[in-house]
Amino acid sequence: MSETNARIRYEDWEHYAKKRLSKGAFGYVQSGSNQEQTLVKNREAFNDLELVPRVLKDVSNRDLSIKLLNQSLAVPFLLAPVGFQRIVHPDAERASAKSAQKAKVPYIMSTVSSTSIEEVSEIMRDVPHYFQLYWPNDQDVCESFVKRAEKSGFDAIVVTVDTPYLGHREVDLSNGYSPINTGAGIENFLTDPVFQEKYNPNHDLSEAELIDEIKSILFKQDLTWSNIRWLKKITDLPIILKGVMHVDDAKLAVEEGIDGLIVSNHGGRQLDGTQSALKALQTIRQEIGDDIPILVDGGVRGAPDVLKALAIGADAVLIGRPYTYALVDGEAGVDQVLNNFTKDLDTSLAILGVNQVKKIDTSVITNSVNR
Ligand SMILES: Cc1cc2nc3c(=O)[nH]c(=O)nc-3n(C[C@H](O)[C@H](O)[C@H](O)COP(=O)(O)O)c2cc1C
Ligand SMILES: O=C(O)C(=O)c1ccccc1
Repeated sequence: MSETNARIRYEDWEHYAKKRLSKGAFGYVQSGSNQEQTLVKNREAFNDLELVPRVLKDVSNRDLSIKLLNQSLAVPFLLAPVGFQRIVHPDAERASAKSAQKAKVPYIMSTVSSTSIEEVSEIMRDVPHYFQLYWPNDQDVCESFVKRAEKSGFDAIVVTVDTPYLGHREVDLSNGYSPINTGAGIENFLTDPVFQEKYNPNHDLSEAELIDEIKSILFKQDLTWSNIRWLKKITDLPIILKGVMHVDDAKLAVEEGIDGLIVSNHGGRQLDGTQSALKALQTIRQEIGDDIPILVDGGVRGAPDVLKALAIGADAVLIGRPYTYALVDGEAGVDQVLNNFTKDLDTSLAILGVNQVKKIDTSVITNSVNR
């Protein structure tokens, strides 16, 4: 046994990040909005759901892969879009993407990244990668982002629909902290020809002025289904909506021909007091059946959580804070978390008595067992 104290537990990484990051940066990553009720509920829902393993199944050969949007994914978890990674480590999204590529973990890149669309795509190559769109309140810039993602080889567009405004983040407000004001997360705008032509035609704006321009168009408050229809027309990429919680919105998404949903309350960072993402997933899956792939995020902290989400109907899950804390150690830190997650999933699956992730269903949770 090695004598080193490897950081394995989520709490250890969180503690480590707290020691290493500024109060403002750590608070931004860790906190939820308002009273953080939703942040807590996301975890409680996982605690409340119980797995019931099967025994005497031959689990000597296991398959962790799944199919999503006609692609094969090596594992059923993806890296959630996490913006402003430069506040955690100077290598930022480049480090996360490199690590994801090596571990064959799909990566969802945030609009507010400090590494460009093109660079991330070049790193990810044939490992699935999606572009998360914060819909800029400028149709030309929006179209340019989507076209760049499509051209450089992204596999899907993930439109975040739960953020017409940023949630009331009390920790950030008390710390006087705003990640974008640090100059992080603006690379996609700086490298965008349309943005530059419209907002910085003489190439003479200071960084502070550029940040003000970006902030003025970062979120689109009047986004509706008609914009989504327009998006469908201008791109051939599959479209996933991130931040759907209500079953009626899920039904509308199916009617509109959306390719996938991410049931999410933004990791408890947007509207506080909402239901946990896991419970919302359960309701939505029951109501809409198998018509559409559904992913879920918020509170996934280890392989048993992945198994629980899949058991109640998720096709895959996203992890956010777990890899963000590990990014404090750059690519090597993210490597540790991703390899650990994959190993954990492989053995947890076996102990659950299932040999293929694809085969997990409601028969392995108590609700269906204690009939
Ligand atoms: C520091 C941080 C930044 C985030 N940035 C984005 C973002 O740019 N776009 C987005 O759609 N979601 C963003 N999210 C939300 C995540 O994609 C995801 O929904 C959430 O973190 C999942 O919960 P978890 O952290 O409990 O795993 C961010 C979350 C965190 C913690
Ligand atoms: O912190 C977030 O969750 C987030 O998504 C975000 C996006 C843009 C600006 C600030 C925060």
